[in-house]
Order: sequence, then structure tokens, then C-alpha cells
Amino acid sequence: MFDGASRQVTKPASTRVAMFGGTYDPVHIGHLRSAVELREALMLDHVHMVPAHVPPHRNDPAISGQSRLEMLRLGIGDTPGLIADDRELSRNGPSYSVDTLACLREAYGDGACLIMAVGHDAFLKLAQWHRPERLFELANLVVIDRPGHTGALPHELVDLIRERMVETPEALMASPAGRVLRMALSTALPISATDIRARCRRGESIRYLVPDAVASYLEVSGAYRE
Ligand SMILES: Nc1ncnc2c1ncn2[C@@H]1O[C@H](COP(=O)(O)OP(=O)(O)OP(=O)(O)O)[C@@H](O)[C@H]1O
Ligand SMILES: O=C(O)c1ccc[n+]([C@@H]2O[C@H](COP(=O)([O-])O)[C@@H](O)[C@H]2O)c1
Repeated sequence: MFDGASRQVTKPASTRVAMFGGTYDPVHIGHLRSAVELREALMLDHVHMVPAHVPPHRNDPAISGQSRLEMLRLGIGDTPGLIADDRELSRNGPSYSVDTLACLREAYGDGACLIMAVGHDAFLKLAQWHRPERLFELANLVVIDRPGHTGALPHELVDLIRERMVETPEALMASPAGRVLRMALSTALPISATDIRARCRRGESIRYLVPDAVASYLEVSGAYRE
């Protein structure tokens, strides 16, 4: 596994971009540190953080897409390279990643190195996603380690990633799509949106689990308290 903290790769000429999608219900510092470390470790131009409108394979979010997007914008603030990307919110139907990646591929061109970043928990279910083979025609995959989410890979997933696993960022970046790299964060954080919503419901503080601006937004809006 690639230890993102310990190595840097040589800055390449071609564009490197990641899509890091999520429900972001709400965004928390586990997401934001992941995006920052991903960008630094792989020297990415941009990380598109894309809130899902209708997340496939899970319950509807607790609050509106616009509120989740607003918190994402507040959380990102002026962080270099991170983009709060609203393209899924303006699309109807399930927010399939394959459609979002196709959009980004069109925008950045065939030569760009396009990455889809997912946490290990999301990765474990990848074989059930919409058109999983097509995902690899459009992008490389980076799997971010997430504390508390380990376990054996399902057989269908092993079949899907066979021949695609690489050990270094250089090997990943050598192809615009189709390869898979596992990445360890130096600040792996056992934080989840489920826990944050539960704390809000119980009237507990969520300070320092989310950026201050997000905590203030949630306090004022009263979201997740019911
Ligand atoms: N603490 C974390 N560290 C690394 N990756 C994370 C972390 N939290 C979420 N992710 C990843 O970020 C992406 C979006 O996650 P999501 O918005 O579902 O947040 P979540 O905390 O997992 O939410 P929930 O608890 O509601 O399932 C997924 O790929 C997920 O694996
Ligand atoms: O495309 C799919 O079929 C698909 C199935 C499950 C999840 N995803 C995407 O994976 C990202 C993380 O999902 P989640 O449910 O962990 O927030 C988010 O961008 C989802 O839209 C995508």
C-alpha cells in the first residue's frame, strides 16, 4: 500500500484530477483531510468533492442537497485545489458515479489522469455499483484507508480489480484510467457523518469534528436535531 505521507511524486505535465464523491450529510474533517492529503500526495490539480443528489444504494440523505452543498462550500473555504462541485445536484435520478466521471472526462480531455477516490468502506461495495467495468475505462481508482473499515474483499470485487492493482503513484499515473492504488493517510480519522448526526440528535457538541463554519451552520439551522 502507498503511504501518502512519506513520498512525493514528480510534478507531471498532464492534468491530474480526482473526483471524491459523497453524501456529505454533513461534510466532516475525515472527508476534508482525505481530500487534502490525496491532493498533496498525488500532486493533483483539483479534487472535485461532489455531493450526491440521490445517493445510489443507501437511504435518502437527512437534509437537502443545497444544505449539504452549502456546508461543503463552508468546509472547503479557501483550501487550495478543493472544489465543491454541484454537478450531481443538478441531475435527476440516481447519482451514478459513472455519469459524473464521464462528464469530468469530457471536461478534462482524454489525456488527463482522472481519479475516482473512495474510502475503503465504499470500495468494498464497488462491484454492486452501476456499470463498474465502465468506471475503469473512465478513471483510475484510489482507495483511501479508513479506520474501522477493514475486512476481506468480496469475490466479485477481487475479480473486478484483478490485474489493475498497482503499488505506486507513478504506476497509477502512467495510465489515464484503469488502475487501482490503495493509499494510507497520515491523519486517518475515525469520524463518520452517522456519528455526527447522532450527536446533533442528542444535543451534543460536534465542534472539531467538522470545520467551525459547518458547526455554526448546523447550530443555527437546527439540522439533524429531530
Ligand atoms: N473518516 C474518513 N476517512 C476517510 N474516508 C472517509 C471518511 N469518512 C468518509 N469517507 C469516505 O468519503 C466518501 C463519502 O463518504 P460519506 O459522505 O458517505 O461519509 P460517511 O462519514 O461515510 O457518512 P455516513 O456515516 O452517513 O455513511 C466515501 O468514499 C467514504 O468512504
Ligand atoms: O455509481 C454507483 O452505482 C454508486 C453506488 C454507490 C455509491 N456511489 C458513490 O460513492 C460515493 C460515496 O458514497 P456514500 O454512499 O458512501 O456517500 C458517492 O459519490 C456515491 O454517489 C456510486
